[in-house]
Amino acid sequence: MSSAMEEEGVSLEELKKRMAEFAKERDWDQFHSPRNLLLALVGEVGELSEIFQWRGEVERGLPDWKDEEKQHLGEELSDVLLYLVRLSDICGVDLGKAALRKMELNAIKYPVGICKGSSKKHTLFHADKSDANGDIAAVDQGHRQ
Ligand SMILES: Nc1ccn([C@H]2C[C@H](O)[C@@H](COP(=O)(O)OP(=O)(O)OP(=O)(O)O)O2)c(=O)n1
Repeated sequence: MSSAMEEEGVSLEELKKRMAEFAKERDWDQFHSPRNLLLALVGEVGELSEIFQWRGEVERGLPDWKDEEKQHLGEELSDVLLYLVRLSDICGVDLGKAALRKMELNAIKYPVGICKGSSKKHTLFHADKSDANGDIAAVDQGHRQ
């Protein structure tokens, strides 16, 4: 197995394989049930959140953070990713394909012409295609979900 530092652009497929090997070697398949993996994932999201907790808003790129802090952040982000990849695998979901499909759905739900420059949820948009400026004609109709 090559070192993580040597690899660039690792695929979800590769991470999936490595997580499967990691679990098999340790006889951990018995513990990697969907529910256990989901709880582990949520726990890691909590650890990730702790890094940002009480810091207020932070600048993009985290210019004021120490190297150790950024490394720690990378570790927690990785734990979340790895459990997500493993959970998807154990549930029989092709995460890459599912994510690409979801992005297509997102693009349909949030057309550039309607939502550019706005962070409103799609349920709040009321598209007015006759708007000559192409501006957002967002009518706040309240949440209808
Ligand atoms: N049953 C397990 C336990 C761990 N891991 C892997 C996936 C995660 O990337 C990492 C999680 O390990 P820990 O539970 O030790 O959590 P942390 O690495 O966050 O350590 P700590 O909780 O001490 O900060 O190890 C796994 O696949 N299956």
